[in-house]
Amino acid sequence: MQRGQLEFLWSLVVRPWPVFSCPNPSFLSQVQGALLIASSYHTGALGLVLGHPFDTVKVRLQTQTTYQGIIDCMVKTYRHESLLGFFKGMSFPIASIAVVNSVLFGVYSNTLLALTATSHQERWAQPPSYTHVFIAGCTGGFVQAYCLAPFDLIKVRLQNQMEPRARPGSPPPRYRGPVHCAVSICREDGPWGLFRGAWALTLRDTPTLGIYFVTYEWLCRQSTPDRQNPGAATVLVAGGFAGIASWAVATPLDVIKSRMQMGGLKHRVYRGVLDCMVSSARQEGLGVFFRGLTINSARAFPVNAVTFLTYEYLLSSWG
Ligand SMILES: C[N+](C)(C)CCCC[C@H](N)C(=O)O
Repeated sequence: MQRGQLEFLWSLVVRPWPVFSCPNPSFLSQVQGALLIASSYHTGALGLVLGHPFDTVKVRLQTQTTYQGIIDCMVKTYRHESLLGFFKGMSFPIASIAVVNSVLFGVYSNTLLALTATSHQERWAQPPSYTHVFIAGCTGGFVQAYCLAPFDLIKVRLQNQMEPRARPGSPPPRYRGPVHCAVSICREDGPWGLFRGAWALTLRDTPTLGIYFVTYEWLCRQSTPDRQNPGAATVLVAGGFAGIASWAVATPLDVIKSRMQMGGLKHRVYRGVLDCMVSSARQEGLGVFFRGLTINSARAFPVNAVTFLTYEYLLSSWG
């Protein structure tokens, strides 16, 4: 496959003109590329399905004060809503993961390319500086936050609906599904309502995705002989720890983000990120900023190990 193909496909949604920067894009390699993207999508989607029950418990712990801890939340959710309760709000994240990840990795690789003028194939032989990796990661994080915001808002709103599956006679939940949720938010708050909590999400993701890529690069370089490509095991472990490191730092703002997204629905409306931080800490103590830390870290390892393995696999296939 030709050089530049990866940037082309991964940044499909980022640069509308990549076809011009792609040297000799043959039809066959486009098809192979599409297959690779599809397989990476399925791996990512599988990770999401397996991780979603934990994500639901996390969101509930972060936004509600009725649970004593992880186990208590799990037991109550299971008793009241059965296993299906854990899978609420899962369809939009699955539908959007391909776009969100291509934006993140596409902007990251293009920014790194612009900063260092080193192609992907030469990346391990001529490693970029950590400052460049950090800047590129922050840029990727900033842009993807805005793509993620509406999907994430709908996910959080649906995860917080406590009603069991519709039973005859029981009151229907406020949102009947993701599309109904999106339409209701638009109707009630206008289209900008879909970006509720987006600023907190941006603050969460911009620096922490810089940390994400720096941790990954650093761990790979530590465990690989100078200027060589890291092996699959290294990529898995470095990707997993990069996920844990960035989620650990991201958790306090993750709590604030989830609370701002729930603003207006039985929850109080916050005047802004700072107001949410101060009033949450005042009412519940500083521990509030660490709610979901265990779940975030446990989920982060497998999800991000697979993400980076797919990314590197795609890079080498295009070489
Ligand atoms: C920046 N922050 C820590 C929030 C996320 C970093 C990893 C993102 C990945 N899609 C995942 O779901 O784990």
